[in-house]
Amino acid sequence: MFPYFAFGHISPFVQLSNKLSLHGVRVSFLSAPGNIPRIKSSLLLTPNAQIIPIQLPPVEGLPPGLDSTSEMTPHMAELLKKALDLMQPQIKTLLSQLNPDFVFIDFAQYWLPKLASELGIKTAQDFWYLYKSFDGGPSAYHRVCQSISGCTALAIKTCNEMEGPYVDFMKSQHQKPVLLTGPLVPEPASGVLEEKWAKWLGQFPLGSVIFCSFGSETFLDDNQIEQLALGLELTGLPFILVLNFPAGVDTQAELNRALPKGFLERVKDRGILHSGWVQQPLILANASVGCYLCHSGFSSLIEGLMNDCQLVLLPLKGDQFLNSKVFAGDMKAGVEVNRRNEDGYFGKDDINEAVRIVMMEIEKDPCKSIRSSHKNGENFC
Ligand SMILES: C[C@@H]1O[C@H](OP(=O)(O)OP(=O)(O)OC[C@H]2O[C@@H](n3ccc(=O)[nH]c3=O)[C@H](O)[C@@H]2O)[C@H](O)[C@H](O)[C@H]1O
Repeated sequence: MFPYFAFGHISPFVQLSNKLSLHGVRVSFLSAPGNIPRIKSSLLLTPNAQIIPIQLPPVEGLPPGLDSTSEMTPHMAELLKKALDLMQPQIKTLLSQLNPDFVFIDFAQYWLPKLASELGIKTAQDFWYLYKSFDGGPSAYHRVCQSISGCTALAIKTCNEMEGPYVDFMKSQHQKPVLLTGPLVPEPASGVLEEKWAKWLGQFPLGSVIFCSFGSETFLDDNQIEQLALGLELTGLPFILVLNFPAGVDTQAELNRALPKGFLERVKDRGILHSGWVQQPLILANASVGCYLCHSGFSSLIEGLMNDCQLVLLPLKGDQFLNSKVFAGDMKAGVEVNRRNEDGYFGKDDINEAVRIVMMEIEKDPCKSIRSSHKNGENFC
């Protein structure tokens, strides 16, 4: 397993590893040393699974010791792809020693299918999305296309019930086997929710709290933060709002500038603002949480679905737009926040309206039918 150095990428590879190693498949999981403690906390360390540290080669502008995009500025995160490309000799040696049947690769290792096939090893490509080119290096589009065309099979984190027609399209388009991993529903959250959250959530009725969070590396601009905050205020419901900023940015200064004047004071009895990592699976599993307003990261959507949290979707980049169309459009298991066609602008009323649709008037449509499709989605996951 060789995911990109970003936790949104690492975690589905961990979930797939867990399913495979429980079926007796031997798995070696490659990542940079700084990511290993968090991988260890979710990878089932059966005798079939091992974690192998790999070293990021030095690249000018990329401080040593930073091993995942969450610790990097956007510029450094681009340089990370250069470091990844410089890992080819290291990976070649490692693969010759491990001699696996299959390497599961991510969007960025466009050189790996060829390298692996020279060693007689097959490759499966996970994930795809498009980004601009940087410093004359290959763009993400080029990386994805080249690795798709070179690999033996495509492995996609979905199931036919969710995305059947799109899976058929991928098969016919690429003319190679498409392996469906299923949505990789995580095991029920283990561990205990920190007391400060449990206590705060415990004061609100069942299913009443909105958990509003944008995953590991999705950031809102000032205007989006302002309208989101005002929208949450308008709902009248209790909420946890998690807002993060790129590495190296002064979080407090950003919040002071972007949040509406007097907001925190007005909502102090029913709203919490937080920056930084939270125990998302445990928060979503808390009985007081009934609505999940999120960026449509795929794992987050599955976690919201499985925890009976109504989905309000505010996609902000890349695959999130497509994920949102599948969950709110095709599956009708949530609602996407209405946006202006020309520029994607949303206002406080759009936030309020989307929450109202899934949280109020639950005996009437569209709320009733969305909740029923949500249950249906839970069943086939
Ligand atoms: C593939 C890439 O993943 C990206 O985002 P992200 O990492 O947020 O993705 P999720 O699938 O939601 O995954 C996020 C995972 O991190 C967990 N988590 C997150 C934040 C936190 O504070 N605490 C947590 O436990 C969460 O529970 C989930 O399991 C983007 O969508 C991107 O567009 C996509 O290409």
